[in-house]
Amino acid sequence: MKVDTLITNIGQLLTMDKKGPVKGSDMNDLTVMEGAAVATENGKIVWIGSAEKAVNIHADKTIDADGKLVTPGLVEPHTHLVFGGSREEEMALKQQGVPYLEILKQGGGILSTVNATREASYDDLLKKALFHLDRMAMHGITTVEAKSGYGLDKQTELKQLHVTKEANVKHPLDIVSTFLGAHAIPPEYKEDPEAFLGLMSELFDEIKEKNLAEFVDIFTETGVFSVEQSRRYLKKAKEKGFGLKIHADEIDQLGGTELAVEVGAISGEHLAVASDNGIKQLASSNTIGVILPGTVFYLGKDTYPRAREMIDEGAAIAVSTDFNPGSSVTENLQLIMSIAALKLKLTPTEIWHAVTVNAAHAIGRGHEAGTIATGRMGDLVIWDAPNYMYIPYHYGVNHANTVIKNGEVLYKRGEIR
Ligand SMILES: N=CN[C@@H](CCC(=O)O)C(=O)O
Ligand SMILES: [Zn+2]
Repeated sequence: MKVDTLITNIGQLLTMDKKGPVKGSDMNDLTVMEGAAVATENGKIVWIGSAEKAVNIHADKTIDADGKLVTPGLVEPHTHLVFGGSREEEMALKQQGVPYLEILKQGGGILSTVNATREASYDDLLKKALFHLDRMAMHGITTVEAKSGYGLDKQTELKQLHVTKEANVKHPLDIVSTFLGAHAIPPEYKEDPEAFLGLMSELFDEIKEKNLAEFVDIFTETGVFSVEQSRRYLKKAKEKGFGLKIHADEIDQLGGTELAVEVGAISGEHLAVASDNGIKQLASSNTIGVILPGTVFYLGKDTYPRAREMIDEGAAIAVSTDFNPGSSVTENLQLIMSIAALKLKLTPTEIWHAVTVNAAHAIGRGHEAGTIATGRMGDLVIWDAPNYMYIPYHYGVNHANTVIKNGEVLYKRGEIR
């Protein structure tokens, strides 16, 4: 057999190749291959077997994993990738105890990033997005979702979506785009949120036609959009053929989790204060809970999502950074894996499902990403770790040794001295 790339001498290989989304107790069931090898050809995985058998394979390039852990490339299912400026001055407000929604009410928070994004040039936004994508790649992410939502006017929302589309072409990472025009109410529409939602929904046709986003998302929250407004807006989006996502039950318990299930959203995201009923409904639905524990940590709160109960009830869960300039400023999904272990009490096995196969399903990429199997994208990470439990255990640093995207080395950890 002749292949482009062979990764051999793998200590532990996590294939994560269960049929997803993986729900409930199945999330805690893991097959680990020891002493394995994986081959790719034309960017796709073509062979998985033992390192012993791999000696018969002729590869243009052979990578010795040196007994390390190898997993699928991480899938990041919730980011606000494209934005102008930064908000470091908000940290002091948070320390003084000013709530996140109060900062927003006073025209700061999301709205301050809206001003910066409106002012930023297309080229500057693109350059910045590519920088953050590089950093995600260095941390082992190979597929990422990106939301708009810092324009809140037609022109700037489209600018963000076009930047996302070009970043997807320019950068090796795969980007899945989500239209989040309904992220906040801009000052111009403060008295008329309905009219603002009408304005954003006028973009649906153009976004579809130009293939600028696959999903439509809305922030269902106190002072932003109500459950009723969200329902109407999302139904319109569904009629236009978009998949649905909701920023649901992040700060106040409005019933966004139940709404996500009701409208058949692919994912309900945050769910930090989901009700008992919401958790039950989620568990018996096809909607995936995208859980963002880094946001709770970064906002200095202690209401962590009840992901443990969600899984125990039978739900499928994914975990994400929520990378954005306000509520979670990190590209490091490995750090979030540690927070998921420590604060959500998820097991390492559950966490690996949450950042690979389930995360891929939460963004409609379950057929190609998040799993090591023949025919899937050749997206793999060699970790500086002896086993899969090590990554959440050793927290706050980057363990990625080699990141392989479509069968090619995208990142290799540099040497010191
Ligand atoms: N909660 C709404 N949106 C983002 C935060 C955006 C921001 O603060 O800029 C989130 O998912 O946390
Ligand atoms: Zn978000």
